[in-house]
Amino acid sequence: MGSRYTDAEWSMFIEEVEHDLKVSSEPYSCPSIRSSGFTKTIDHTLLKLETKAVQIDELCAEARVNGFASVCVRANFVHQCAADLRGSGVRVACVVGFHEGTHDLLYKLQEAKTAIQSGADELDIVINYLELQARKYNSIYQELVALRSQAQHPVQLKLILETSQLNRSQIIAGCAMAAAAGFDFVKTSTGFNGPGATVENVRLMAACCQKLAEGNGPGRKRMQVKASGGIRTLEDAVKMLEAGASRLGTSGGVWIAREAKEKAEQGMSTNGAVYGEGRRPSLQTRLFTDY
Ligand SMILES: O=C[C@H](O)COP(=O)(O)O
Repeated sequence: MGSRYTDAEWSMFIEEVEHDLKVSSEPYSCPSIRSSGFTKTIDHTLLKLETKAVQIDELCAEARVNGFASVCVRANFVHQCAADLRGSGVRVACVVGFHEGTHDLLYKLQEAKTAIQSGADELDIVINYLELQARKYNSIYQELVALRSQAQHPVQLKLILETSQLNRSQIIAGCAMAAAAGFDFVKTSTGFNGPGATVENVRLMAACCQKLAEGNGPGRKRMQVKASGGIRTLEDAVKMLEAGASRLGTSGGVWIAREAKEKAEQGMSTNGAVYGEGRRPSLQTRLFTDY
């Protein structure tokens, strides 16, 4: 779908997606907490502005040891992460337009270019959700398409919708925009603006991804869902995976992996918390050193 489509035409397409959208309450199958596939769902995240280089080294070491999918950092740490993680199989994800999403296109393009040149494998890009609220669909689409051409495959693109700021229809519109522009994932939240991932929103996004892939509209590749923001426990993680997420963005990955390992060793169900020594980070905690 090109720029010849008006906002009104985009609206019609989005309404079609919303019409009869079936959101399943059945759990999706997800990797066993005993398997390496479980820790491979985690993007080990550290995005606080005051992050120090030594904390990034530790983040990367933890990602290697636990076999996480990626580390998710700001652009200034991508080069360091790429060096730390060379040969490990752990990918480097970089946020773009973080966390407001309202930066202009040239800024976002430059940030994306720098991140890729520094070694990023994945970009987590914040949508301009103010434009989404205002139904400026064509403007959003143009931005996403420009970013997709700047960051071509095999770089994976995730679109952060900031679901706490959106209603149901706006979340569906965000998924439709991402699919039309050829993104690989839709992601719930930055973790810095309102409540993070909810089961309800993850289910909705998973249903949208399925419907968009099956439909005749633009963007027929099946996108995946990344749940992020406020995921702190093994129980949170399993709930999000069962709701349809295949990737989890969390600054609590080490705790979640530890809890999974302990439960696997003790043969316990996922109900009933077993925590390791120390203090679990709170919902507000994004300080790596709080661990
Ligand atoms: O993208 C990931 C989020 O920023 C992580 O949020 P969190 O610090 O609440 O886990």
